[in-house]
Amino acid sequence: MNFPAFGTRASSIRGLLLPACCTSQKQANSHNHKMGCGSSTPETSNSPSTNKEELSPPDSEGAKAKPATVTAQPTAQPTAQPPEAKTCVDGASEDDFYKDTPPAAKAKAKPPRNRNKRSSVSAECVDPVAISRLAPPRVIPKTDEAKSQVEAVLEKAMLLKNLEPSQKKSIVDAVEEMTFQKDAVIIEQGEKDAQYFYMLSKGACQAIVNGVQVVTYAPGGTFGELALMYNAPRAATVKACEDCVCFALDRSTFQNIVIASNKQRIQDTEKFLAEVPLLQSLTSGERAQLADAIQPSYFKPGDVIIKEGDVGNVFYLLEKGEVRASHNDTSIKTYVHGDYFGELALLGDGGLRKATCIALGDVKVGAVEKDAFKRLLGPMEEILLRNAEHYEAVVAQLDKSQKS
Ligand SMILES: Nc1ncnc2c1ncn2[C@@H]1O[C@@H]2COP(=O)(O)O[C@H]2[C@H]1O
Repeated sequence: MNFPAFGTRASSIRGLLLPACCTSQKQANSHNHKMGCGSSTPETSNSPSTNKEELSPPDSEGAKAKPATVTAQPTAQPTAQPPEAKTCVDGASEDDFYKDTPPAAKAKAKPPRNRNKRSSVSAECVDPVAISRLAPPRVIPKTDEAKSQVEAVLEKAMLLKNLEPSQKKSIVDAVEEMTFQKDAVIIEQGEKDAQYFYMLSKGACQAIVNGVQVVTYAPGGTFGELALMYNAPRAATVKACEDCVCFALDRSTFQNIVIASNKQRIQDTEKFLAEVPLLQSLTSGERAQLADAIQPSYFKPGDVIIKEGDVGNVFYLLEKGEVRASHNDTSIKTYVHGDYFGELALLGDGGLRKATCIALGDVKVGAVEKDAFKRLLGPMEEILLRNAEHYEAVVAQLDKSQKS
């Protein structure tokens, strides 16, 4: 099986790989789920090997199942708001998520290093520029209520929620509602020529790889991105556990909007990182890796980004706006574009936040999780510690003057 690579360079897909709401293999195990929506068997370990034989579509239960009837409805039916999406299980990593992915897809989908850590993902994916833009944007007429339903799902979907409003509007226009009955096979592992990316609006589905259930999706969950990103066969079977309603996004809109926007995000982030004084010593390759690991995060005036005393797991680079750090309600410092904060808890053993950081206006930060911070900014530790000493001296001075 070939995974054609269209990208000119390994481009980031980290943001594309984790669904907004999923239960991981870990949770599936702990819940003792069974194959086939509702039955239960202990799951066996299904570690992929690099054997080429295994690259062909597997002979799984999911793959054998007949596709169920799919009713595509051009206009969404008025229904109640979808229930809250479950978030990804704590501690579940991309390694967990793609544990049972066929090796070829997995090789494309994540790097072989740091197997026990949640790591950023680099792979060559479809180049949206190479995709025909001649086709007019797809518009499937919808009622206002149907549009609101799609918007509600978009807000929950990790992969889509950071898109620009105009891009979200194009998605709302382009999606079509599809209903699937319980046990219907929405996606079949090994299937070629994938046409849709799916957002689950109602019901529940599960992904099955080589006969092993790997993920359960709740409303807000998304699936079907891999085949569209890599022009590859479907890497898993996705089956409805109950009657489901999905919003299906066609291949070319997905590729033009979602992949293009992700690429753009990475380029913008790399440009920003090049302006950060702390990172001047990084090579462009190291900056690209960091850009890959950064997630944009937005805050409104007055939002508490970091709270003193909390356990800290995220490091922030300030891209837009200003942030005030305070200790015991006394202001210590104002951060501006290119500054960083949140490093102390990640450097120390205790891991507790030593100050509160509040957004002074509309703020955009690049958030780097602890693992990626250690991995990618480890070499900066000396500089960070040096700066931290100065910072701690200010805090100590403040404590002293507050006591006296
Ligand atoms: N462990 C997994 N390996 C591969 N795909 C998975 C896995 N878990 C969930 N999926 C989803 O199942 C989808 C099947 O179609 P795709 O390969 O296009 O994209 C896949 C992912 O969205």
